[in-house]
Amino acid sequence: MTPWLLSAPPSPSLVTCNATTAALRTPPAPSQSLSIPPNPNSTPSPPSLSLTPSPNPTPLPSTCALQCPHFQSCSGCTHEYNLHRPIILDEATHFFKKLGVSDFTFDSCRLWGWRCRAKLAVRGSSVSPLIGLYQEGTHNVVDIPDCKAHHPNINAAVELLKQGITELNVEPYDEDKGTGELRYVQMAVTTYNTSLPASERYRNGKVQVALVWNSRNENSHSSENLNALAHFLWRNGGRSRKVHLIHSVWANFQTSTNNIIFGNRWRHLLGERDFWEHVGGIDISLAPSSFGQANTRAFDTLLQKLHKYVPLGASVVDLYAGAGVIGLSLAATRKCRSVKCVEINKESKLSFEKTVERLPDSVDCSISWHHADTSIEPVSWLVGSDVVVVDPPRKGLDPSLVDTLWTIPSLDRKANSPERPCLKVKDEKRPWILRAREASVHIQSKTPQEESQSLPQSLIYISCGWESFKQDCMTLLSSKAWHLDKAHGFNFFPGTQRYCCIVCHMSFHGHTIIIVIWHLYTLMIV
Ligand SMILES: C[S@@+](CC[C@H](N)C(=O)[O-])C[C@H]1O[C@@H](n2cnc3c(N)ncnc32)[C@H](O)[C@@H]1O
Repeated sequence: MTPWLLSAPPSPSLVTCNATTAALRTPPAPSQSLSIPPNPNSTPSPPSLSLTPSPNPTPLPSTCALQCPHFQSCSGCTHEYNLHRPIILDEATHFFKKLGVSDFTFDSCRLWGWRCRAKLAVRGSSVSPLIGLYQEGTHNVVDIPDCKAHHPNINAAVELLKQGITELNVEPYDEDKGTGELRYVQMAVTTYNTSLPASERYRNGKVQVALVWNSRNENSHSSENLNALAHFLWRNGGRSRKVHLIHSVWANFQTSTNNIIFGNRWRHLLGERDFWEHVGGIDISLAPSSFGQANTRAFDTLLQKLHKYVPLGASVVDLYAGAGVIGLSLAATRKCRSVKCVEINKESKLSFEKTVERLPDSVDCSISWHHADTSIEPVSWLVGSDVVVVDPPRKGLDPSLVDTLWTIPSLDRKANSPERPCLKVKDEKRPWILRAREASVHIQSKTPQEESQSLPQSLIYISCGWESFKQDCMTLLSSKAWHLDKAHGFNFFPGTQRYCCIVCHMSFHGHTIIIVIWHLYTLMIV
């Protein structure tokens, strides 16, 4: 598996791109490129682009250009112009229109400096280290010190890291020989600092640095160099410095010769152990080993939109939940009765627990996190919830989950027949299913809850893989039980082919009017 690495340094600029539908139909030619002067003192506001006609349309700037010196050589970005308008936007608009959604909206979000989480390869030599992404189709690392997609402080931390490598004679990894010390670095920015005015928090983000070290553990002979490098970063960018850049330093140990970036062993070395961010109305904790969204601001915008599609007091199951950010944000903002999160990566558990600890006292919800594979007996996760949220990896939903969602109408009919054969979750005997269903974390609500055997009435599908989403969506629609109701796109990865997160919402009223069940399901893409 080739590691997915991305990055590029931003000079934040204040740019707003608003367009009417008509303006969007006539994209400007690249030669009309608009120069966007960097304005380091401004806080970039998310450019927004609405596909619904605006009463006071602002003229569309000729183009929002990347202006990155690494564009040709780096594989991170594939588009140099019209960052506010990814090339699949037309296709998406057309796709949704054909399916009856004519009011598809698209939020172009922050166009530069949006990446708050980057995994970068470290190669070259201690005298001349290269920190960046692989060149397309190769394992040659392209140094990208001025990446325009990166939060500016990621670039600053990379610069500091290079100084440390050179000063301390740290050997970058040599893939062919399997030698060297530093293989990769993950940089994650937290913009959570309540001591600063909200408008200053983003640009003053602090960087959590995770050094992927080529040794089995911290007892190896090279760990002296690892500690020296960590202390270098902390001494020059840590809390006591005038410019506080580094949040913390972690080590991950990896000796495998495959392309997997991280090994299983993590060590906190310096700085704050806990990494907090604020999105979707809650404080969230993210360990370096846990999945975290790269575009913090776009994720927050998406969550605000998503909240509107979840009824107050609903029971929610969050599949492919990571550290449960979506589910917990709903628990707090939609006063959910219950929230069940299902995630295959056990490393996310700790972050989930910490986030739960910081939920407001007013949250009265039965909350659980399960270390389990969604694809095994998916129906057992769906039973008892009104809303199912799915946020799968780029490859889309597991086929077994698609099958189950496809057959929900018949399952629900059976659930309402006297035999109720499929949904007797309580009678399950198979140990592996029972084990998976056991919650790794469970917080009881203060108010006693009745156990429900209902099936989800709503599906919210968040997607970062357009091709797999289209396929899943068409399969679900082919069941004739689902109707596409709403779609919203978010520019999560400006400059790349990937552009959004998609959320789908289905409603189910099978008991009452089975005959019109086709029209009772609603698929929303937020
Ligand atoms: C796109 S991430 C979404 C994470 C989370 N919703 C968030 O916003 O932070 C997809 C997640 O699905 C998890 N995953 C992948 N396959 C899975 C499976 N079969 N069952 C459960 N989780 C899975 C991954 O570990 C990853 O955390």
